[in-house]
Amino acid sequence: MASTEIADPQSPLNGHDSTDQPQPPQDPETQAPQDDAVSGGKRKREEEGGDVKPAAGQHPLWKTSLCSFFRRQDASCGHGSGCRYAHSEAELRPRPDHTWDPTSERAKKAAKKSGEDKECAAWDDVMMTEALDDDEDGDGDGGDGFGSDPALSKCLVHLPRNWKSDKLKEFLSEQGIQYKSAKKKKGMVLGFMSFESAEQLETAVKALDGISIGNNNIKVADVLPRSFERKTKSAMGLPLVGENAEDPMVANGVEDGDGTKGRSARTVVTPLAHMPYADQLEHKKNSVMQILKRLSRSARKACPNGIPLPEWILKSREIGGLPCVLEGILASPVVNGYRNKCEFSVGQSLQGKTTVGFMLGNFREGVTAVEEPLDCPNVSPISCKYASIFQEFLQQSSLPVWNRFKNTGFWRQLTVREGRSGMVSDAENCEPNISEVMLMVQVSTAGFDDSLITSEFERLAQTFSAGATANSPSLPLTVLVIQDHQGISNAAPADAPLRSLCISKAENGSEIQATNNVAEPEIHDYISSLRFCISPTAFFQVNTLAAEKLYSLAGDWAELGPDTLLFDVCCGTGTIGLTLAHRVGMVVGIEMNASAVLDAQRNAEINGITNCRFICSKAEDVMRSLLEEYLTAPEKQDNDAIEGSDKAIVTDEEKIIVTDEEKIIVTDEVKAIVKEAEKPNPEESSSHEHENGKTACEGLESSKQELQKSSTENRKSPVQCYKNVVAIVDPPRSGLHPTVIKALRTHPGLRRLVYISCNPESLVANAIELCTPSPDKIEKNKNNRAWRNMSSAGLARHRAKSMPASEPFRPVKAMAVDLFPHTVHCELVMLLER
Ligand SMILES: C[S@@+](CC[C@H](N)C(=O)[O-])C[C@H]1O[C@@H](n2cnc3c(N)ncnc32)[C@H](O)[C@@H]1O
Repeated sequence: MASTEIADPQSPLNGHDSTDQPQPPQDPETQAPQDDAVSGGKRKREEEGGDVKPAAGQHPLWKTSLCSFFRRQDASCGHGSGCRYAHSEAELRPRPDHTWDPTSERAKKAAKKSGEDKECAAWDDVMMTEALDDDEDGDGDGGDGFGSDPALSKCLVHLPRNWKSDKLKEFLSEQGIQYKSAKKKKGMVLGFMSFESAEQLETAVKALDGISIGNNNIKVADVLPRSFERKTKSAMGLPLVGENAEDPMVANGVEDGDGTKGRSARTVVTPLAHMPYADQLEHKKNSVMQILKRLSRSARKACPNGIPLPEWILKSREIGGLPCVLEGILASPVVNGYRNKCEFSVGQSLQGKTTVGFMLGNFREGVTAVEEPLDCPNVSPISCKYASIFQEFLQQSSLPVWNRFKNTGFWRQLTVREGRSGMVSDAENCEPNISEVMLMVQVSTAGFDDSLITSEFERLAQTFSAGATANSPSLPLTVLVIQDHQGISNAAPADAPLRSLCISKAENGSEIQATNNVAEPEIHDYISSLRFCISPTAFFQVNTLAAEKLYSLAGDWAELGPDTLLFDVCCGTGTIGLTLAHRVGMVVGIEMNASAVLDAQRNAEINGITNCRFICSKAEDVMRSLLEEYLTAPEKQDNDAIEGSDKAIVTDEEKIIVTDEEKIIVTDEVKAIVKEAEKPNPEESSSHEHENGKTACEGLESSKQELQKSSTENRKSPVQCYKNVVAIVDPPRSGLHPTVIKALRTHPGLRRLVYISCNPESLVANAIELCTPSPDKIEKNKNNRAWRNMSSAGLARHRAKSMPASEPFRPVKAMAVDLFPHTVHCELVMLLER
């Protein structure tokens, strides 16, 4: 039989707890009732609060949760009809607060409904500032696609995503609707219509508003003319600028001219900016707490039948349901203008003006409006200034800005990255310390005339240069890079072609950092007194000073020493490993972005650090073999290795392993780069070659040489074994790949793991797999389509069932670190041991 906890289905803390459905971070005031199911206080509230009264003598939550024993196909509930949990949907009762067990069909239906309602509400804020493809379906209405009178245009919301214009037209004909034009883009839930007359429009609105298509009710929204701006300007006698000034429409649920119904770049990008910083920290700590509680609940559920619950789960009730102590939240040393990197979108403002800034929402939800970043407190003044210099440039440019509907256009995005020349003394007054700036402009060159591109790039470089000089004091400007990207979204792959443009001297000859030949497109920053090179696409934490705190916390928790081998998993430019290198015997960094790996290697060199090895690969491809390489050493080596890195003995066997390193280090992405560098590219060498520029090929060639050099160097260093092996993992938002989790979990030599996460949800999901006891009988992973709709925690519980027999980790402590003041985001660090 299982532990007492499992054997007692009446306990609210046993396998019956059905509350691990994904929930957004919640304000403690508005927590779902289950969050506090572990606390007596909450139960008391429930007993007092609701009007769903249990019969006399019955448990206050009688049949308000589904019985997990009953639900499991491989188990039956021994309590029969006397079980306090419901054995079917029909038996289920609402909770005292009128909610349903979140795992029940009723709750799922209610959640779907409320999601739809919320979406409906959001449609009042439709902020389309880009015209739909003019005539993509060849219906000949061409031009603006809507007709010239905005009063005769409407927007249909909640259409099936897979519909295109022809399907919309078919539907309208079926309904007997007369119209002038109808447009629909696949993937969006929005369609556009225009009408010949007011009567036609009125009849259509009456017929269409509220009509059902599938499960959705169609909503008819207003279309706001983009000519708002045009009219205003012409009334004021101002010139119209930019190609998009001629665009006819902006669909908008807002009736007044520039009303945004409270939505602004500030509220979208920095939604906590209205709170004092101390309150923001409290809010984030509480959110993290709620997410962490899900780890205890999920791991309890995932614990296999017949296996005792681990101590940390049993003890969680003593600490309010947390899986371990949450030690608090570390504040950011700098609260305003802290971002060293800003990515600015290019698009149309609500007034139809070409704007560089932040989108007010999501394209798929019908928002394409872009607003200037001036009011966002996380953006630095320097970044704001460059955004506005670029904005002015675009308003005069003869090349078009990117149109998200048409997927056409040239100018797409501006990234501003800032670097410093030394450690910061005054955290709140960072600007004087910014000594380097990298500007990366994303464009889509396909189909544009090369000579026009060249002349626009020249003008761009001059504009930035002149703008920087015109500022007082002049703005730093170190590197200007062009990234060429053809994809639909602005998220370019790491290997999208890059070229550096020379920054010409300003006409008045004043000294800004003009460079005639850009050797390497990189800037520099400092963390823990080390200098870091940062190349255009390499990841670098956006809040340098707070990152320093984060890394030093991770180092302290990792309990490092000279006999420690530190795996820095997802190492980026090597920041964690390099700042901790002096405290360990050796660092092995793993990173898939080739230029970040090159940066890491260079960063080791410029800081005189010799005990680091960086591997360019996806962690999932090398984690297991690296653990084996470093933890499964010839017996005789053990004693020497633990005494320090300089005592290594190189055996023949090791030499073989070391030679294999070359295979490891040159993995897919690097091969792709090398292949790319070797490929003759006539376009690059002829037409796209800028007279002052450096082509992508040149950059790739030097990358190739550097990687070859590093492979040779790596071959020289012997593989050693370390008794104390620690991993610090810092994965992207999606968390660690399941193969990496399996490798870390199943290698018994790894006793300590520090998990740094920018997304506490994925930390929880990964920790479920790392910390849940292995089942006696491993379930084979079925390719179950239902998994697609599962929460990350649900998926992790399923995966845990197929985890090979291995000792689980246990959460020891956690700490939130605020790297992103004014936003809802927060880093979470958790120490796992076994
Ligand atoms: C959150 S960043 C952390 C970088 C670094 N630790 C730092 O603090 O600067 C995540 C890094 O993981 C890398 N990455 C993403 N997926 C990866 C994978 N499957 N294998 C290895 N690295 C990966 C990204 O390129 C990025 O550099």
